[in-house]
Amino acid sequence: MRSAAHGFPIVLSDLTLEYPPHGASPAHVALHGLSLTIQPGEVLGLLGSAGSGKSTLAKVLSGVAFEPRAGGDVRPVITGGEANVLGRRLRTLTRRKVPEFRFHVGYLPQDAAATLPPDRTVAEIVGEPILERDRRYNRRALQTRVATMIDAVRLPLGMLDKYPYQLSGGQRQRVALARALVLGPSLLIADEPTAGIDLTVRDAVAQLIGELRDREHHSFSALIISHDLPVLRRTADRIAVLDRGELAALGTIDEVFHDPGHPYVMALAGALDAGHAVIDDLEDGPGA
Ligand SMILES: Nc1ncnc2c1ncn2[C@@H]1O[C@H](COP(=O)(O)OP(=O)(O)OP(=O)(O)O)[C@@H](O)[C@H]1O
Repeated sequence: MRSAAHGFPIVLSDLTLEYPPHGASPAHVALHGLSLTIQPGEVLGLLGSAGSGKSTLAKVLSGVAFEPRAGGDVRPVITGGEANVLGRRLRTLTRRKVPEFRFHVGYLPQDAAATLPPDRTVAEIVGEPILERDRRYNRRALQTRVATMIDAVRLPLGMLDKYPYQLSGGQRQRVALARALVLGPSLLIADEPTAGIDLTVRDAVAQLIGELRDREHHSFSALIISHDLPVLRRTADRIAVLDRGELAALGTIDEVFHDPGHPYVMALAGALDAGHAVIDDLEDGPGA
């Protein structure tokens, strides 16, 4: 895929995302006027109150919002501004181009662990994106690649023949992460990658993301939605904070929390001072 002339993996200019009206529900603006740039090689952490638009942004930037709809699924649409991802203007992304675009963006959805296909083995699940891209991919090379990814997310190779129901939630989450990374994407968009994972494994996931960034220099970037501060400290160069669909703060973790101007960021900083490492207990923001 051609990279952006400016080289930035993600450029958002005054981006507004909206869910169209459906059934009795009116249209809903989930994100309003967001401008943000992710630098080549940068990992940006994204925090925010519940319903502030984090997952909506992830769905659009990963391209899943542009895939054919399943059932009554309502997808967000870009109603203002522009999002440029890996050199593609998403407003002009045609349906035919979506699969190719998605091969370059690893996406770990929020509910990834709970939605693994129940009738496939771990090896099949992790290897599927490779076969979707190339049905005739060499089977031995496929096995090796899948095993390497399983190892990278610190799962034993004995898991390869297991089915999702035989795994714990944390193991399933790591299978989903291995799948998101199996094509060696230049951009990872991960929605709560360490949710439901115990502390030691959380460390390993943070380490893996950090390693990818360091090893690939300027060719691997990521947007990591997380409320887990130790994970963000290890992986994120900067963080962005959303509140009610708008950008509330942007900077390094220290910059953002040292001088919080926005009430929601102040509340987060207060939670940190009170010793909370995982700051998702402010879901509705202050005063809600
Ligand atoms: N399918 C949908 N149709 C209409 N509105 C939606 C839909 N999905 C989400 N929304 C609304 O869009 C807003 C943003 O939702 P989103 O899931 O992006 O928030 P979030 O920041 O990821 O929240 P959380 O931290 O709880 O996951 C919310 O007000 C939500 O109710």
